Amino acid sequence: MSEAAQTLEGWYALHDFRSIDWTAWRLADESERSRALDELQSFLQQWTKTEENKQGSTAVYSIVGQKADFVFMHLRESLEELSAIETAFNKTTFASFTYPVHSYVSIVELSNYMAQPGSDPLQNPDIIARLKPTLPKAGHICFYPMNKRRDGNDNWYMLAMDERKSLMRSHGMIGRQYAGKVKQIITGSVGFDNWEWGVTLFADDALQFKKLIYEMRFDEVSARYADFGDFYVGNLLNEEKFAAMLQI
Ligand code: VOV
Repeated sequence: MSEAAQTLEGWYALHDFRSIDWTAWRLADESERSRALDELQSFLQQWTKTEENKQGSTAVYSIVGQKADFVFMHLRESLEELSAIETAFNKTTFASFTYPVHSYVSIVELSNYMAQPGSDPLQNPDIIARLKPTLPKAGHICFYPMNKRRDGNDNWYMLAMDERKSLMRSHGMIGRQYAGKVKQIITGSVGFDNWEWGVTLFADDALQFKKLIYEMRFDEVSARYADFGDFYVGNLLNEEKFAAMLQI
């Protein structure tokens, strides 16, 4: 049996994708729409407070295309907290004008492929910050799930640790060229959702998603060993932008 990579886990993650029932929203009277918007704004403010108190983080983006209208990406200490956020939101007036279209459950994960031998990662403040990150409020988000292949000769899980380390080094080298342009949050989802990882990328220039992902396709880790699910790409929402999007 090959040696399993050791992983460190941080905050649990929920990507909650919703669409808006535009017909119902348009037909609602002004006072109901305004109540719904107030509730939404108070949730956004509550999530900002949680983030300021370092008890979690939330990113809110509109989604381009027909797969969803917007996503809430929440990071919290426990699955119970994620569930509570989801339920509380579902009880709002605003939620009654939305319907869920997709969700993804995972946990922020770092593997030990690049670990310094002999050091305790949990004593390293940079590692802790990566496990419990404040989600960037970059202009754009890109989310997709992925697996590492287990197919005949292309089986990631049968490779020796040293080989995987060397392949991951090459993966990391490509990623490093995008420092300052694309920020990645890798969340593990084995046992939590249908794929093995969620990949969430943040950038101010959305074109950098395409550049990075395309370049990685030529790297062996992705070219030979990765399979991908649906891609979701979108634009940053804040209180003002959300209100503008909902303006009738
Ligand atoms: C934006 C840049 C970027 C950078 C710098 C980067 C670096 C690194 C390092 C150093 C490491 C290993 C240690 C750790 O941190 O866990 C990883 C780990 C991982 N990555 Fe990565 N990755 C990036 C970006 C990046 C992208 C764009 C993708 C999607 C692949 C693609 O083809 O679409 C990805 C995937 C992953 C995954 C699924 C893992 C876990 C693999 C496992 O088997 O455990 N990743 N990644």
